[in-house]
Amino acid sequence: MAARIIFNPAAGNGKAVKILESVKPYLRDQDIEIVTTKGPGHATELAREVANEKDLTVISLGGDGTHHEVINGLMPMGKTIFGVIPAGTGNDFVRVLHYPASLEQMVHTALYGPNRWFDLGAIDDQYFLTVAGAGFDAEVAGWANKHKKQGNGTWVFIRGILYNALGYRPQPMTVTIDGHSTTQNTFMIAMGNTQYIAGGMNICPQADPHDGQFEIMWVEGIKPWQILPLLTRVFRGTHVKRSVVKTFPARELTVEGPSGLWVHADGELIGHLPVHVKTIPKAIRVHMGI
Ligand SMILES: Nc1ncnc2c1ncn2[C@@H]1O[C@H](COP(=O)(O)OP(=O)(O)OP(=O)(O)O)[C@@H](O)[C@H]1O
Repeated sequence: MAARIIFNPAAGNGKAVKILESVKPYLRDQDIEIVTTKGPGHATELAREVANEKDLTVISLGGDGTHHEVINGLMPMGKTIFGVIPAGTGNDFVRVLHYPASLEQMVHTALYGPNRWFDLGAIDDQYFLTVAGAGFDAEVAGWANKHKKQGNGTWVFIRGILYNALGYRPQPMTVTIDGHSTTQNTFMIAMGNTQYIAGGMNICPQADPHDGQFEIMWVEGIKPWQILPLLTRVFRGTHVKRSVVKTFPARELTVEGPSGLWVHADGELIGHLPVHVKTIPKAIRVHMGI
C-alpha cells in the first residue's frame, strides 16, 4: 500500500463527502486505501493501525479536528509521512503547506509532494499541529464546534467571537518559562506552532513549524469594546503591534489560571488549565507544496 486516506464524512458540514467524490478519479489505479471514520476519536485509531509502516503516506481528508486526531494516532513513532486534503470549516493547517490551488494537483502534492520535518506541540500526551490556547480563543473554539452546522468557513468563527465578546471576562493567568513566572490579567494566550487559527486569522504571525519553538501571543485583560478593533488586525497579523499584545518565543512553558478555563489545541477542546506545553522538534514528516 502506498497510502491510507482517513476520511471524516462529518467534516466541513458535509463538504468532505463531496470532496471525496471529486478526489476519487485522481486516485484510480493507485495502491491507496480509503477508510472512513465512524465518530469522534476513530481517526486516531485508524491512524494508529498503520503508524509503524515506514514511509507510508497517511492522508487526513477532513478539517483541522480530523488532522489533530490523525497525528495523535501517528505519533510518537514518526515513521509515516503525513498529508492533508482539506475539507473542514477552518482548514488552518493547510495554509502553511503551500499546496497548489487545483484539486487534482493538491491531491498529487498531498500524496507525492516533497516531504519536510515539522515540529509539533504537545500538551501532556496530546499532540497538536497548529495553535493551542486558553482564554477567549478556547471559548470561541468551543462555541464554533457546536455551531458549525450553521455555516462554513471564517464566518462561523466571527459569529462566535461576536457572540462571546460581550460576556467574556478576562482571567488571571501565570506563564512560567525556565523557572521564571509572570502573571497578568489575560484575555487570551495562544501558543503557535503554525500561524493560523479560526479560518485564516494570523494569530501568531512569526510561528514557524521548522524552528523548534512556539510563538507565544499573550493578550492582557482588555475591555469588550477593545476586542473588535484588535480582531480587525488579526487577519493581517498586525495585532501584535498593539501594546496590549506581547509576543515571545518559547520551547516549553506552563500556563496556570482558574481551573475551569478550557484549553484548545487545533481548535478542539482538550482539557482545562493548568497545562504544560512543549515543542517536539522535527516530530513528523509532511508532504508539502513548493
Ligand atoms: N463519522 C463521524 N461522525 C460524526 N463526527 C465525526 C465522525 N468522524 C469524526 N467526527 C468528528 O467530526 C468533528 C469535526 O471534524 P473536523 O474538525 O475535521 O471538521 P470541521 O470542524 O468542519 O473543520 P475545522 O476543524 O477545520 O474547523 C471532529 O471533532 C471529529 O471527531
